[in-house]
Amino acid sequence: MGRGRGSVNALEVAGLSHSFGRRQALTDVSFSLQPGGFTALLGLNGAGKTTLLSLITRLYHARQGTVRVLGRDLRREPEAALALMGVVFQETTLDPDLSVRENLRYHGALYGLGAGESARRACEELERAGLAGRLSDTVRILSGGQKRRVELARALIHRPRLLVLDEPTSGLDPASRRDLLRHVRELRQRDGLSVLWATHLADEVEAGDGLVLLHKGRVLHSGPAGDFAPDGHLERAFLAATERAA
Ligand SMILES: Nc1ncnc2c1ncn2[C@@H]1O[C@H](COP(=O)(O)OP(=O)(O)OP(=O)(O)O)[C@@H](O)[C@H]1O
Repeated sequence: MGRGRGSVNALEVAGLSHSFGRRQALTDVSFSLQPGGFTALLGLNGAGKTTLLSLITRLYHARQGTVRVLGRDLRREPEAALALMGVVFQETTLDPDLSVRENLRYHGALYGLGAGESARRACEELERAGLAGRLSDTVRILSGGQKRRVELARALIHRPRLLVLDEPTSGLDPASRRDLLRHVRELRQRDGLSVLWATHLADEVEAGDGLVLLHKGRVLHSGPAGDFAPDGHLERAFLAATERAA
């Protein structure tokens, strides 16, 4: 997952550390994502995934270490870096009392899109998410899986190059989980998006994916998932590595 020849990494994290008071949540985290790849950020509960994504998306300010999005330094050029990123948080951030259309339109406005352009892109993204007929529905009446798809559509409305998702399948049934994962993999392939997908579920990771394995705030492995588990048993290798490092 190093720098491809002649191309800028989609994401570069170097020497990132973070603590909450005396609790050290991340220690010297470094890895990079080549453009157009699907990378799983795999870690057990409490590994530090959300903390790491909060630093990458600038919810928290990194005091130690650097983050670059397609070459843009998050500290020096926050607006440019954030404009290149789409984010789906672990907890839903849709307004349940507004319609799907209104939720997407507000997000578009945040990124400086005009009402017409926002509406056009909202239709496009919802069509791709299989929710074309739900624009006028209040978010509250959607199922959990549909809400996730709306959040994904919203994250894409400003046409980011890097999509960051924090455990997006949590709370979904197996079929919705499979469909969401498939949808994101298709988006990556079709649009050349780079994807960072945080999860604690090894079965969401494929051999051809990039893998950043986080444990107790440290990176245990960064590279192709197939190299980490050459026999294909990723979950077994994941548990063994975390037990060794316990
Ligand atoms: N706001 C906070 N204040 C204090 N400690 C925190 C805070 N947020 C996270 N932590 C601690 O930092 C560590 C990493 O938590 P984090 O939520 O980043 O892990 P995670 O890998 O996302 O876990 P999960 O899979 O359960 O969501 C944990 O020990 C957690 O208790």
